[in-house]
Amino acid sequence: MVKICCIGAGYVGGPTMAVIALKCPSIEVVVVDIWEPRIAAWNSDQLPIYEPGLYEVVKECRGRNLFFSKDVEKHVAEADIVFVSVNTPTKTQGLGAGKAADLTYWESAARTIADVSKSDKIVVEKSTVPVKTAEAIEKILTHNSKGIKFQILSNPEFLAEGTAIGDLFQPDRVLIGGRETPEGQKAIQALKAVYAHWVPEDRILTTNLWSAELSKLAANAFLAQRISSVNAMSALCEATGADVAEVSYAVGKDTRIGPKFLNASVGFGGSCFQKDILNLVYICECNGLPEVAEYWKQVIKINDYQKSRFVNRVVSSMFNTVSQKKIAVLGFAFKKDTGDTRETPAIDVCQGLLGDKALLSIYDPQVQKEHIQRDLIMKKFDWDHPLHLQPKSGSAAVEQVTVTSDAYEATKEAHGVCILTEWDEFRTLDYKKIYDNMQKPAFVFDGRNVVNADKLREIGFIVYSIGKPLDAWLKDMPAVA
Ligand SMILES: NC(=O)c1ccc[n+]([C@@H]2O[C@H](COP(=O)([O-])OP(=O)(O)OC[C@H]3O[C@@H](n4cnc5c(N)ncnc54)[C@H](O)[C@@H]3O)[C@@H](O)[C@H]2O)c1
Ligand SMILES: O=c1ccn([C@@H]2O[C@H](COP(=O)(O)OP(=O)(O)O[C@H]3O[C@H](CO)[C@@H](O)[C@H](O)[C@H]3O)[C@@H](O)[C@H]2O)c(=O)[nH]1
Repeated sequence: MVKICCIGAGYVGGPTMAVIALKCPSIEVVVVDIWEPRIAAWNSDQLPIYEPGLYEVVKECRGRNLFFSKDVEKHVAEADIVFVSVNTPTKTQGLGAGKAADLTYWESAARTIADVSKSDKIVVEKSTVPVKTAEAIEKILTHNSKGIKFQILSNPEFLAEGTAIGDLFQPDRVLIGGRETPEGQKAIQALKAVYAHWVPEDRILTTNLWSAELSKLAANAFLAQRISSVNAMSALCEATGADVAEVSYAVGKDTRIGPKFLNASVGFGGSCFQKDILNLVYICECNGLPEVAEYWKQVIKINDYQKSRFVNRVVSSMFNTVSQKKIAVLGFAFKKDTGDTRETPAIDVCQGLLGDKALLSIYDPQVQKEHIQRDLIMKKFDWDHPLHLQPKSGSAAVEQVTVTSDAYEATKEAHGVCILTEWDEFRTLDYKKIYDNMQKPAFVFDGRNVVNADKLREIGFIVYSIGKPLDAWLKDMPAVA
């Protein structure tokens, strides 16, 4: 029986391995992690991450050919194929701080593999890493290999949170990069055989190592670039009276452009886009390509602009101050159908409003109070370390913030409502009831374009929707950002 071990039981390691176990009953899959409570949660009915459909998959194969364990060394030693799916945060200190990928966790995983291996292994980069990481990993593995042979493959993951199970069941493509040697090609075929259990052969792409590593960074950069492009247009739409939804639709009808990923928003979030573009920027700079670096940096600058533009809209609409005003925040996760808040635009928006002394009342169906409080005081990039290794910020909870367990409580007596995540339930709230319980004039700032603005205006709200023609009220307000 082929044995797979995956180091890192996170948003990628957990779901990916669960699907491999489900689709390949003849393979034993063990997911290991140094963070013991996370492993305990994977072994319980309360999985450590919220992802639609995940529990059903785990339930079907856990204890059959899918196992979660904290015994990293034992399972790495026994495996034929070792996936590495650990954190690759942005460096906060030293060379490349604020841009380069911090490979501490990756290096530590590679050293463990080198130390405990007693048989030949295929080592698979599942984490998103800088181009040429495989070369460094090879050096670590072969330095002390006691004659054991390792083949490194790059097999980046393209799943998106909230749709991870569907993405894994029917991937647009699986990408496998390896050395162009006979041993490298053999390793590629071995990994291809795993995916071939359910992925059609023409969707399994094989490349050299560097193309696979770079393709992952490139794909995320292209996706984020589309969002920054449409968000840049949203500012122009507001200035001209165009409607960004109509513009996106018209643009996306061009088959060369396509309709997906053109939704204007308060900004993109998530653990990947910003981190991976910063990493790409750093690699360009290191390779003497400042113009290329500058080009990609602009995608992040527009994203930051979009978030601060939103905050400025809120403040300027409400008579240029939100000091001591209750503002309800609906949605804190970086997108719907996940409890993940890494790099969520809600953090920047909330911090911006707190900077103007607002009182925030936050509701998200999947994010707990402690989690929100922790995010609001955490330093930039500290979030991307295993929880038990995150630096302690030392600050107390933010006093001006309360977290509620439903949207009606959050909005009661509020002066304004900011919608920051596109949860389906926000489309069908009783906005008349909300309006009746709010201070007047009552504002809604829709950062995800989920509400029917016309209906809300009929109720009496003053509504701001990203990239849509402005209310007369908002037009008269001072300039934005
Ligand atoms: N989250 C996504 O949607 C997504 C999608 C594609 C790719 N990626 C990439 O995949 C990688 C992992 O992302 P994630 O979201 O799963 O991160 P995560 O923080 O959810 O999980 C990483 C896990 O690795 C564990 N870990 C760290 N060092 C370890 C070690 N030496 N031994 C054992 N366990 C160790 C941590 O404790 C943590 O549980 C990153 O490089 C990320 O960029 C993420
Ligand atoms: O039209 C759009 C689409 C998305 N977003 C926002 O963009 C962010 C990222 O969304 P999404 O890409 O759906 O989620 P992620 O889980 O971050 O997935 C991205 O990042 C992963 C990690 O690398 C990749 O594997 C995926 O392919 C890539 O889509 C979220 O804040 C979304 O709200 C928009 O604002 N407008």
